[in-house]
Amino acid sequence: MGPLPYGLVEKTGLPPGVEKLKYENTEFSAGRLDYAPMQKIHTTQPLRYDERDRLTLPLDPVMTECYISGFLKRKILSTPGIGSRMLRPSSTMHRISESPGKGLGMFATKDIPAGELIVADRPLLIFPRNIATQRTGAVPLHLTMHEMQQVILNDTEVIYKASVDRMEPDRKEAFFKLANSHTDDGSGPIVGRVRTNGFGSADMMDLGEGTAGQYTIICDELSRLNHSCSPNTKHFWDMPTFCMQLRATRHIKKDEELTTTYCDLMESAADRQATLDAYQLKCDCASCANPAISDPRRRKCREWGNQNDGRVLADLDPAPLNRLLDVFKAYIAEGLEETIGYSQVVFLLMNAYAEKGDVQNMRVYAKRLSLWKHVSNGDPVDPREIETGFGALAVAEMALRLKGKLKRK
Ligand SMILES: C[S@@+](CC[C@H](N)C(=O)[O-])C[C@H]1O[C@@H](n2cnc3c(N)ncnc32)[C@H](O)[C@@H]1O
Repeated sequence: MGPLPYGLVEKTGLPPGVEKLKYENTEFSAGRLDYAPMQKIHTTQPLRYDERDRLTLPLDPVMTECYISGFLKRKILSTPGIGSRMLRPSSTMHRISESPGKGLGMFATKDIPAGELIVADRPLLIFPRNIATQRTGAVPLHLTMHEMQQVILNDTEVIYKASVDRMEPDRKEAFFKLANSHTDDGSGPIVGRVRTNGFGSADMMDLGEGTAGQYTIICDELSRLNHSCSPNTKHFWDMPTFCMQLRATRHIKKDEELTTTYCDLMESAADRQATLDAYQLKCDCASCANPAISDPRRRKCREWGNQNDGRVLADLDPAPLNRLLDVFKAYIAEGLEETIGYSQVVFLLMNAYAEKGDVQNMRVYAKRLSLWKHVSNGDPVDPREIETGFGALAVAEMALRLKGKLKRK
């Protein structure tokens, strides 16, 4: 079908002869779980049940309206601790206010240390990223690709609306206040907002379904995060609390804008801008303003990333310290602390220093690695991991012993 249209599209609406989708949502008991794996249902989450399958009152009375598969509903409700209390930051870390030329944005209200929780947001809505047409046999065969896309946009609006109609009034109002950068391409008011504001997550996925199995998560506050090619935050989906958590990837100063990325950070400035066109935004970050300096640095990071693509940390080949430091500097200069490639360079630097017997520097990178892990999955930073360099301390002690600088115990 190709990517959905964006920008000014001349012919929108349903093509001549195609009627509006007739769609009826049948309501079932909320406790029902016996759906076929790929049957899609409108459901309110996360609702917890006791051992006798009776609904227990939610700890946080904030709910997400979802249109998801039977498979995903079962996955959600079988997650240990589902419906756990939502995390709160230690104090208010952000405000939402005007960001010149970008609409609203999120800003730090105080200095935020790297790793700190900024906000945990229970989503307004969760929807499949792509909705297959529900008109079995009813779409005229003569439709062009563009007309077929318009049918899909219209049908998706009808199906998403069935979930939006179930929202609590304050949640619905919050949703319709979100930005919409898809006003002229045939997207309806709901689809446009979903396309503008949705986040993906590897945990919200129908297994074995490829891209057709992806979902998009629409939050309230996190939707105000503007894009930067050097983002200072990272978000991840925490299933037990059913929230998107946002943490700082580096130290953030009071009043600095909080940013995320809408594109592949490893690409060149021109390729990133091609992706950002769909959001109707022209990026003016420092890297986009200076591609002659930034592109070669990102290429260095990308080549490093490609070489290690898909490999777990323990399987990485060691590299000379000078090369590692050179690549590390490129990651820092480009503000790419959220990427997997950054964690790999940091891991190898920690080990390289251990091999030299340089425990102090080993711990510097062990701290960076544990922060990266914390920001990526919320697990607390264990001081022993930093102390022992995730096990690299033994190598460092051996190196020092060989150098005669450490006495055998
Ligand atoms: C998810 S919303 C972000 C919040 C939005 N600014 C608001 O007012 O609600 C995405 C939209 O914000 C705007 N935007 C985000 N990042 C931007 C940037 N770096 N420069 C200009 N506009 C940006 C674009 O209009 C984009 O479609």
